[in-house]
Amino acid sequence: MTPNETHKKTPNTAPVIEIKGLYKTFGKDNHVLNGVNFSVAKGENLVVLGRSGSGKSIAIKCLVGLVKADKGEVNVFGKNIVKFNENQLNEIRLRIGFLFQNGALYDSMSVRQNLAFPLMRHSTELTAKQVDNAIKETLESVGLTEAIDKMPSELSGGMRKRVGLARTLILKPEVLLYDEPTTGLDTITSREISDLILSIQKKHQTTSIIITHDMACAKLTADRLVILKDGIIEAEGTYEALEKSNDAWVRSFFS
Ligand SMILES: Nc1ncnc2c1ncn2[C@@H]1O[C@H](COP(=O)(O)OP(=O)(O)OP(=O)(O)O)[C@@H](O)[C@H]1O
Repeated sequence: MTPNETHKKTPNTAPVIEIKGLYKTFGKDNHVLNGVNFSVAKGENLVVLGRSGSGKSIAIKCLVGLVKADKGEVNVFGKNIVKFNENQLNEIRLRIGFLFQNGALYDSMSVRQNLAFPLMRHSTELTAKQVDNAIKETLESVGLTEAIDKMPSELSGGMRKRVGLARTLILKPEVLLYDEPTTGLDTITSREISDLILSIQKKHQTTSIIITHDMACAKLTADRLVILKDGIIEAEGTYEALEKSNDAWVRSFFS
């Protein structure tokens, strides 16, 4: 980190997420993570940048135990989850919403059913009326009430992203992990999704990690950014500070 790279938001609480000395190698010599360290404070939006294949997705998959690190600590809500069994991981996953790159909606289910599915699986005591209310309220928060009875095939890419987000939000996660939330969308729709990420942070005080190649999204949503290179965090700071970094490689992301 260069000296002028300061934080927009100084974390004053224990981090919700803290990764320490994380290593991951695939096969014999694909050393993807080589000692990654970063933390995210409560209510903070952390953007993760890096070239394709630099290990951004792998790093956040380690946070929910979808990928097992070879070495290092993954502290989530104050507990190191690296040795957690599936039951313990499932408890953590209920508190962390993971928005995958392609939205991953169930194509044979309507929007309503797509939202009802995770809710009914995890909250078996809810009445039909409560489920219906939660679906409507969540769709309203992503601006999609009119799509409730549509099938995924009838939705645009931007609408599918919103439904994917609504399906994650309906479980009221404390942490949200976004893997390239604006990929494949036009500039205006990308902006709408970025605005939505910001409004979710404000409304629910969620802690988020946002992996993106979309610098407009990064600028709008990030309280702080980290940049991965060769399996470590090469730079860290606010958008404004990193944009003016002394390091030409860091600046190249912003040009
Ligand atoms: N299941 C796997 N088995 C083997 N190698 C993998 C596996 N998953 C990822 N990798 C390798 O790990 C590296 C990092 O992948 P990752 O998906 O984290 O990159 P990324 O930074 O998110 O890239 P992009 O920006 O293109 O999405 C790549 O070299 C990839 O081939």
